[in-house]
Amino acid sequence: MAHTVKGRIQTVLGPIEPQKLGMTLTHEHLVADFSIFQAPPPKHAPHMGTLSLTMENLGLIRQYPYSLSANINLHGEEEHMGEELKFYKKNGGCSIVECTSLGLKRDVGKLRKISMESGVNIICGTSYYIDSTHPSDMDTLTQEQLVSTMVHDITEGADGTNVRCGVIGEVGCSWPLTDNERKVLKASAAAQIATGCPVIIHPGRHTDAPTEIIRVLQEAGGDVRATVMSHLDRTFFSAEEFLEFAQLGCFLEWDFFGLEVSGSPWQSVKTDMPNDAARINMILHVLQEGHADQVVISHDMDTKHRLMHYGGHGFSHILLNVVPMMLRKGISQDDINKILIDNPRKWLTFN
Ligand SMILES: CC(=O)N[C@H](C(=O)O)C(C)C
Repeated sequence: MAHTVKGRIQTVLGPIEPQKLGMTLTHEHLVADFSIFQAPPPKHAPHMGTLSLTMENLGLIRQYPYSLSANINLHGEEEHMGEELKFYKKNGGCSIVECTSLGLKRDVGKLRKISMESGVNIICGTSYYIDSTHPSDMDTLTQEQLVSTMVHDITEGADGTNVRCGVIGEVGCSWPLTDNERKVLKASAAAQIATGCPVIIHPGRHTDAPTEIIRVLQEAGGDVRATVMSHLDRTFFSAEEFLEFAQLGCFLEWDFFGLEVSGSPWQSVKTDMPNDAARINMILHVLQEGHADQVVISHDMDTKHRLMHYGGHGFSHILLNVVPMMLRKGISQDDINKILIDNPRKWLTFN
């Protein structure tokens, strides 16, 4: 029978009706390897790369999370992820979009197991991450071949399984955009047209990157209103940048909630990472300017140290700590419901 999930949302356990989605984190990782982001250690801790994830090292790791090799590969953490998701569900969480795409050692079979054991809906991703993780033959792969791979992941199953992907992404973009990343973006738009599957983007680290990406997607026929632009909390730094971009009509994602260390290996002195309060202040401003239907939020959990097992904030941080702060800062429960329930549901429903 022809695969059809139009009007529904595709989880790793099969399609669900949109009203079953519930509270949703739109950008997370459960099973992924971010070793490509290994950063040099600080001068005062030259040997931290081989340290263990222990309490006495946690302060150093929180400041330099990508300098510890044991911290940036989530494979092997499935048991702790299951515990996290059961706690997330206990706190009202229902669904998670797992944005591990090709190049980050995706394993959708493990995601299916975690979903079955935790009772949390998991939506997994296809397409390709940033250029430095592309397969060695990417130069010679045609756009049609890339589309075929994505469509197969969505309609038949990924990684040799019958687990079907429910998002195209995260689609990796560098700055400047490479030729192969542009090819992947165009293929992602074509796969979206062919399947009705939603898209999520990882933009390059430049304030001009998100707008350029949206233009490439639009020119390729992509549906901008079914597209999430991730990582805006480390890409835009003024209300004007957020509001100008919001005019394009895609979803805006603040997805580093829980990361409250202002520096990172990739920030320049003019682009400090915001803390959660600053994220909420900017969201409040964007809501007040009429964009409540475009905001989604998440943690982008990509290192072990942020898991509760290792003393981190865990996947329930938004529900337990961020939502109360949003209410205290004047964001209405209706708008919080839009951010956590309605907008993810609209985005994830296949057209
Ligand atoms: C926190 C951060 O900057 N993360 C990187 C990014 O490019 O957004 C990457 C490790 C996801």
